[in-house]
Amino acid sequence: MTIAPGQTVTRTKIGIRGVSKVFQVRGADQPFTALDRIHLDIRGGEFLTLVGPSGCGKSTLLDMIAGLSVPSSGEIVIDGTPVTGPGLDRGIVFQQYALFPWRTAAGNVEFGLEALGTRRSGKRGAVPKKERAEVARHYLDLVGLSGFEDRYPHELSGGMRQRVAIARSLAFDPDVLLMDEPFAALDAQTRESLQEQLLHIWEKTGKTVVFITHGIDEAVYLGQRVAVMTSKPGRIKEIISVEFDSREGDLRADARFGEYRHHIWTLLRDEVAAAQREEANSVG
Ligand SMILES: Nc1ncnc2c1ncn2[C@@H]1O[C@H](COP(=O)(O)OP(=O)(O)OP(=O)(O)O)[C@@H](O)[C@H]1O
Repeated sequence: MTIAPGQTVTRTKIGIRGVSKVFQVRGADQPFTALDRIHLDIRGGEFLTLVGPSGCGKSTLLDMIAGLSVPSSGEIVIDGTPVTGPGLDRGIVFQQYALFPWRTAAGNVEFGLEALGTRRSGKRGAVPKKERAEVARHYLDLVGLSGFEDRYPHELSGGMRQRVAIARSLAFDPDVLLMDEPFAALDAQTRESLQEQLLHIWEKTGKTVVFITHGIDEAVYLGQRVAVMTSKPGRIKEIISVEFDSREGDLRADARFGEYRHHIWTLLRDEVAAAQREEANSVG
């Protein structure tokens, strides 16, 4: 798979500037520093994957980019403007499908458009019914779900449900897609097929994607860069640029794929051990 030339844009889309997050923990004497002075510039059109031991603060960071929580210090900017809350410029996909069970696939994709309007139409306010249906059909088609518009979530497989969730987040036409382990609950085959599909969508739409995963293979396969985090407090340990001559064929069989995987595995090994020690101490 080749990366479209127009997609390698160097302008910063998301700027994370010295961001820390401190939580007041119930019953604890000291506040807990989850993230410590994170600096990270994510380029427009970039696909960045984020890996790190459990509890290192990946979701906390994503939540702050989404505007669902605020940094204790530092700043996050999008196109140079500080993030002060959620916005239609950012779509979020979580591990849980978070679909409305009483709505069809199309109904789920249309949901947000009913209340919020769309930038595609250049208008604010509710999007007319006909346009909503067209938008839903377009994005369900993009995720390979043509013909499933009228199915309810319980009539779809896990992979299909997650594709509906992706279509729903794309329907706003956000510049940025924030994905928190979106494929973690799926079986290996479905996961690989959705990874491939996501890369196609990314190539086609040129969105900036920030993708959290526990899977080193997934991080290397999807990411143009992989940011590896440390544990407690969460910091950026290293950023690895993943470069392949070509993305055609079985990338995972490429010798360089194995080298990237091994390098990231080595970086994570100490962090995971530290996180486990910490957890054992806090339990004991
Ligand atoms: N509201 C909160 N109050 C107190 N501590 C919190 C709160 N939210 C998160 N934390 C703590 O902050 C740390 C980071 O949590 P976060 O969920 O961001 O980690 P993560 O890297 O996404 O973990 P995982 O990979 O297991 O999903 C954890 O130690 C967590 O317990």
